[in-house]
Amino acid sequence: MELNGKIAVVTGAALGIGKAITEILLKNGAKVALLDVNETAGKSLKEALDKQYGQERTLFLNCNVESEEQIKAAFQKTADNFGGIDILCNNAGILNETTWEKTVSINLVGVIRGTYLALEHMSKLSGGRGGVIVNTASMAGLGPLLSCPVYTATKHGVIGFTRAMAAASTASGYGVRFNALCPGFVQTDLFTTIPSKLGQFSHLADATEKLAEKFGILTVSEVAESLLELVTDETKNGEAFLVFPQGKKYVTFPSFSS
Ligand SMILES: NC(=O)C1=CN([C@@H]2O[C@H](COP(=O)(O)OP(=O)(O)OC[C@H]3O[C@@H](n4cnc5c(N)ncnc54)[C@H](O)[C@@H]3O)[C@@H](O)[C@H]2O)C=CC1
Ligand SMILES: CCCCCC(=O)CC\C=C/C=C/C=C/[C@@H](O)[C@@H](O)CCCC(=O)O
Repeated sequence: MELNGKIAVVTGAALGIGKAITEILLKNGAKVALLDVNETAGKSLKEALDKQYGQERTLFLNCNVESEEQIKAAFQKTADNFGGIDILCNNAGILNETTWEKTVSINLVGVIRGTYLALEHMSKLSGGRGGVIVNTASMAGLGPLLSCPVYTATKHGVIGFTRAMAAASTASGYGVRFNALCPGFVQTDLFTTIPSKLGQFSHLADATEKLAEKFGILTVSEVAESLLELVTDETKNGEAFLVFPQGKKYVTFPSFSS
């Protein structure tokens, strides 16, 4: 997919991986709606991006992915302002094993909610142009992270949802591709605040720290480069793309077809 002039929505766009995704999409010619609950960071990022790309290329919209109403309004504003939606990056996520219901609500329910509402604009069956949806999962969506079982569950859920939606889209003719981005540890606020977020599993923080030392830590730019690959390569649908410091690969799952 050629990105020039395409319209993208990124959730959790104000900081971390979402910010890097926003920047790489802009660099490659897309217009981007930045959705985030952090209004201060979001507005300050938009100001910086306006200087580099011009104020017509971005929109900042205060939007909590836990709210159906807010997502609906943000997508409508994006479509009205830019003329449709071609790309959705469901990226917003948290790690908190104490307020674990909120972790499920943002990381998994938020992705499902965002996807269904975006399809109303993107699916060829409802007058859209088709496009691509990339969900930020995690390496913890492919294998268990012992210090955060609920976070692990949400990321496994995101990968399962993405793969099923890809198959549903092909079978139904939505014209929308679905892929999951699965990074290892990444240098962001979410990663650096881990010890205080593990709740009843805080005694396992050291084990996770050792794992991060063993695997290494990615930069947000490395993750954004991989996102770009998933967005632009039109052959990719239903993929889980594992990205870690030693390299990246498309994950092979067991096949149950005879
Ligand atoms: N940092 C890491 O090691 C890894 C992170 N991930 C995933 O990447 C995604 C982004 O994480 P990071 O950039 O690391 O986190 P971060 O904490 O640096 O940034 C997250 C952004 O999402 C926003 N956000 C949080 N809750 C929101 C909500 N309810 N609605 C809208 N926006 C919301 C925050 O305000 C923030 O701007 C998450 O889904 C995370 O699970 C995946 C693998 C590794
Ligand atoms: C608690 C930190 C979460 C940070 C946010 C993430 O999403 C990072 C996820 C990164 C890596 C996950 C790795 C999971 C690996 C396990 O399934 C297993 O392969 C580990 C094997 C143990 C070992 O090799 O020592």
